[in-house]
Amino acid sequence: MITAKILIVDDDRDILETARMFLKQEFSHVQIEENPQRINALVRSAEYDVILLDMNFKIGVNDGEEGFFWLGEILKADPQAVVILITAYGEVDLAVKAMKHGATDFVLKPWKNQKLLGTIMAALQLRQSKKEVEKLKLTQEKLSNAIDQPYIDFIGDSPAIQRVHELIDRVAATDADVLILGENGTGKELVARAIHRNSLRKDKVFISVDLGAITETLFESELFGHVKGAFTDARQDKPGRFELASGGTIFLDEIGNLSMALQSKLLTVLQHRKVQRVGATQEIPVDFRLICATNMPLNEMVYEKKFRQDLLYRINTVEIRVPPLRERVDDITLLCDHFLQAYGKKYKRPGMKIDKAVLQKMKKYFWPGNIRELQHAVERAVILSEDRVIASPELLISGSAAKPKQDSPPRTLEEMEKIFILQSLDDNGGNVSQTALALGMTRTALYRRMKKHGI
Ligand SMILES: Nc1ncnc2c1ncn2[C@@H]1O[C@H](COP(=O)(O)OP(=O)(O)OP(=O)(O)O)[C@@H](O)[C@H]1O
Repeated sequence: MITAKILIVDDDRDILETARMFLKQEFSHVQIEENPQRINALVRSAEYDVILLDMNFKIGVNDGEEGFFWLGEILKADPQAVVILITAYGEVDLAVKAMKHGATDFVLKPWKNQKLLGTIMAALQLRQSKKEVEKLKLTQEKLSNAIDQPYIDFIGDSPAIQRVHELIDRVAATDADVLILGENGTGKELVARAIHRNSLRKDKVFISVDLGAITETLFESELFGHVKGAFTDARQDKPGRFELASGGTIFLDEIGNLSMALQSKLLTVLQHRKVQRVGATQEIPVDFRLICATNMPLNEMVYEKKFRQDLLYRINTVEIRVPPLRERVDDITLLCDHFLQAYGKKYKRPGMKIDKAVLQKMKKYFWPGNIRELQHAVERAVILSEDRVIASPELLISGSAAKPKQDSPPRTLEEMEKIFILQSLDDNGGNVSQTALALGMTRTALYRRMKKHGI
């Protein structure tokens, strides 16, 4: 029995019943329809692999106009649809014309069963390749996104970052699941990409998923895919991120933000390495290397029953902690040089430097937004500095800029919020958990605001 969904539309009940009886022995789903007016509703709610369509529905009419019309409607709803026309002997010219309009093939009435089967099998193969092409296109899109990300060197040679490099080298050669821990902007995604680039899967796709940005309702369809008609917006079959990542690496960022319900769903996939698209009945095996990252204290969350212990055990075969910038101030000079060069090129201001005294101040600052904050600071300074040597610390360090001079009070609520957050971080020595507590918000909410303000 072949798994395929076949739809036959013809106004002749006898033809429909005979076709169904025969095809049901070969295919898992065979649906018949006498009324062509129902075609639109049918093709919008389900995905048929092959549609057999009569050319003429009104008795005595044989110009094929109706067939052309419905063929057009089907292709409008699903441009990948595979339609076989059912025609009478005198209508072969019409059928050939219809093939120019997008029909795949035609069968002559009355047909021989084996001939009909052969035509459907060939059409099914075409359908399969069309789907493959569609999937490849999606993967290609994701690949291009990944490739579009400029290759970024992981800058730093402090002892703390050297340890991270060693771990990357050691873990990359294996297929072990990796959990990357670290504050916002410390370079967790960069570490994940470095592991992938040095792994056996390096020629395959790297799919990055920001779990914090996917809503609860879209989670399953985004990650596991869906079949056409599974919900209102599901216009066609779509593979999820796990399927797309097959053969390569999937990077699940912000894993600490998942609700308990979604954690269970994720765990099932990680345990069985199979996904079931939303609305589908079959499971699809997927082969991926898993890398997760979070800025949340997962062990504490397990203790508070906010994160499943079994999920933590599943994802943390190897843990890599990326240290915050304030624990590797030795890297600041290298990072500054790197960003000065990159932004000097971008904004056509080559040869820019940072004054030594300012650099010293930067090393004492607590960098709550870590490298991302440093990167934005250098970019801003390259744009705003009037001199080639950047000598005003406030161009680079939000901490001192946070203490506004009397003559430049904040002008907008946004500015106020940023200053308030920076001051509070300053008061709490850069500790995000304590700052969140002091400001009466969750760590996640604070991180979101810090990201918004480029802190
Ligand atoms: N060692 C590094 N060398 C060069 N650039 C870096 C380094 N670490 C981080 N960056 C840059 O800092 C920015 C933030 O890095 P990344 O997105 O990897 O951090 P993250 O820890 O994943 O952040 P988040 O937790 O907010 O998702 C990126 O633009 C990245 O290129």
